[in-house]
Amino acid sequence: MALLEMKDVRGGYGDADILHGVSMTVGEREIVVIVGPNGAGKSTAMKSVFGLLTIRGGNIVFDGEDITGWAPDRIVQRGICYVPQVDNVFREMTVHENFEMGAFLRRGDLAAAYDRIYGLFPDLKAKRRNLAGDLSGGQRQMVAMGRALMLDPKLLLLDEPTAGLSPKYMEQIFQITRDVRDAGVSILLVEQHAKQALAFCDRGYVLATGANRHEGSGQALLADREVAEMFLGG
Ligand SMILES: Nc1ncnc2c1ncn2[C@@H]1O[C@H](COP(=O)(O)OP(=O)(O)OP(=O)(O)O)[C@@H](O)[C@H]1O
Repeated sequence: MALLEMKDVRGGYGDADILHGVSMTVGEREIVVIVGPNGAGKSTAMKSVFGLLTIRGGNIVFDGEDITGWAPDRIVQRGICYVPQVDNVFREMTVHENFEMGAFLRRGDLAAAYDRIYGLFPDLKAKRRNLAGDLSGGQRQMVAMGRALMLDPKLLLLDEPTAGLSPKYMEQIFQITRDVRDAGVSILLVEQHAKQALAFCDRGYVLATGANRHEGSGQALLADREVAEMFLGG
């Protein structure tokens, strides 16, 4: 059984539906990427998992439990964390304070959690007393991921984590995402850099106009002529 299963999800932000029947799964320790043209509903599909949408049809099952219609705070407690594309760090706080904020829901000894996070993001250990707002875009993205990981989620949702980053930082974020997966966390992410994202993910979905178009392993989607012509620029 998949960790996350969205079945025929329909809904939107207000009265109008943006998703017209989106289905996808994320398995244990799997990196799944959502790609597709601008306005396809990629971010909206991800937000539906985090309770940020009015869902008018279909359902979302996480770890054996139907979470359709749950509020985000309850979804976080259940084991899903979401990293939005923008405004995802407290810029006026240090790196370490950002991680402390991430841990606010957590009880007990946090030392092991900090060790784990600084182990995943060694670059940030040296910068732990720096203000997040003074870091590069790539490092801020790492702070945002680290803050979410302080809650020890089973599933991490990343909305365009490489947006605006140089190719070097994009590769670094992808590598860290793999490390996070290898540490036992499943990942669903939205990406604009479709070719690079399909090359690095385990599985992918191509969405268009709020519905599924293609799915398969990243390699299979890259090799698919229609996907290449319609969605990857030939
Ligand atoms: N908060 C919102 N309120 C109302 N409509 C929204 C909201 N966010 C997005 N939309 C609309 O939903 C549609 C899908 O947007 P979404 O951001 O999911 O697309 P996307 O595939 O992620 O595209 P992009 O790559 O451009 O971000 C668009 O028509 C957009 O205008």
